[in-house]
Amino acid sequence: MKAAIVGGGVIGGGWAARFLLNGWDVAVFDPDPEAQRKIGEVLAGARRALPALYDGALPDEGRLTFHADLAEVVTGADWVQESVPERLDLKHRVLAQIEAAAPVDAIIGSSTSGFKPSELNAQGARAIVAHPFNPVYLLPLIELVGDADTCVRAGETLRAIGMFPLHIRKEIDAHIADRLLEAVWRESLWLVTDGIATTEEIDEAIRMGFGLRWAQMGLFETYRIAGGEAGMAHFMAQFGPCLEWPWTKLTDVPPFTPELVELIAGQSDAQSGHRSIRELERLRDDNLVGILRSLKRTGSGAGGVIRDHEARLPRPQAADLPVTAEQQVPQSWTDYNGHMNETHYLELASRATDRFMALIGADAAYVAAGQSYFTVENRVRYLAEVNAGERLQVTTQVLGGAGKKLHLFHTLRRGGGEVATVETLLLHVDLGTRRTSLPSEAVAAETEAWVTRHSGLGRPEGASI
Ligand SMILES: NC(=O)C1=CN([C@@H]2O[C@H](COP(=O)(O)OP(=O)(O)OC[C@H]3O[C@@H](n4cnc5c(N)ncnc54)[C@H](O)[C@@H]3O)[C@@H](O)[C@H]2O)C=CC1
Ligand SMILES: C[N+](C)(C)CC(=O)CC(=O)[O-]
Repeated sequence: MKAAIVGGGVIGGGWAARFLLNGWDVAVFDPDPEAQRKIGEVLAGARRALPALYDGALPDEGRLTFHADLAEVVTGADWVQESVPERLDLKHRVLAQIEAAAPVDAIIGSSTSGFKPSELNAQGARAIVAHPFNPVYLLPLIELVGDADTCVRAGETLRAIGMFPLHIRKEIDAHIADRLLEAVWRESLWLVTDGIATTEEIDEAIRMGFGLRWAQMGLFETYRIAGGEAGMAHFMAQFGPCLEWPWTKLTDVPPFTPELVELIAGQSDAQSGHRSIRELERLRDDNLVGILRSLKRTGSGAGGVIRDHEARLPRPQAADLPVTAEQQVPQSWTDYNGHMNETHYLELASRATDRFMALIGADAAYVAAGQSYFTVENRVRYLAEVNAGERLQVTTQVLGGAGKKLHLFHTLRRGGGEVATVETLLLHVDLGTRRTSLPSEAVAAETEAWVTRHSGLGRPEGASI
């Protein structure tokens, strides 16, 4: 699959990374001579963060190319994403050029933060709004507005690259999310203009409180809980009158003067100027990965999207020596020595054990029915350093499986070379009594089949349990 990125700034770069890391070839057109370097920086951030969301490997990266000719970029593209600056005349010009050279069935998306499809297409283009959120490679939301059939097709593609398409019922200036963001921004500008709060105090008011709630429940679900056992109707009755009080009085925009810009920029420098933009981006991304991984555990909010995408990633296939886990090493797995920390060798082996259990039928349903294996011993041999971004693969050899015992030998490899082995001894357990027990006949038979299959392989070097 090929994505054409027209305009490779903050947002176009994020789109390029999202497609590329999900296996698409990406061709970029941007007249800025610095575009290649800037996209390189965005890509470095994406490679550091996106794989860290998943317990499994993303597809192999696609091919990234840069071109001086827009027509060359969009030719043969399945998806064309326009991300040029937010000026309608420029968007009209660029969309016309795209239209002239793109395949007729290519999806043409515009990243516009606020223009409606009827405005974008006023001169005959056929674009839909596909409005992303920064950083595009991590945040799943895309607001889709425009031709219904195209939006449905676009939504399928977006889901396949781990995103969440929100279909907007009616076109409206600034779609849904930016209307909300503008309201918060407008009120915040007033608070600074009126000398009531600094930029830092406003950020504290968000990040210490309601910002934490919004990521998992949004606005209405949060307020439903705030109504106590009586729920939303009670909440409305209690706080509805505030809408008439001065709480909500400010709806116009503070005068956007050079003084206001200077005031805000100065406070922002005092608040965050000690860190570079790249440092702030890395901090933001590491925090987002942590939040998204927690949400993945419960399936709340964007965590459900990550979970669904992970379930669709290609699964290691059973073979004589089955591949039981694959992972690109995220930056967050590295430590102060600059390499993958010891705990994560075991984390990967633990995932390989889970996968092997599933292969013999001791899967989630088996566990839910009250039977499982508990690990009683692990022996890790660290054979090589591993760096962020490298791709690891785990294969598993069965050394024994008689009675209650399951004896596995995991080998972690980078390319062809071994980086670690983890030998694991497990005992079968009845989860009701919490005591060891014999596995079901089906699991015992599957285990026996693997033992037989691996019996000719001999004992691997380093096995010692
Ligand atoms: N920055 C943000 O937070 C978000 C921006 N957007 C939207 O994304 C679009 C792009 O915004 P940013 O990436 O922030 O802007 P940007 O200024 O970072 O990037 C725009 C890029 O377009 C390139 N460009 C200019 N003329 C061009 C042309 N004729 N053909 C191809 N490329 C051209 C520029 O060289 C630049 O690299 C806008 O419509 C904006 O509203 C959407 C979501 C968030
Ligand atoms: C400020 N903005 C209007 C460009 C913001 C967006 O469009 C979405 C975002 O990433 O916040």
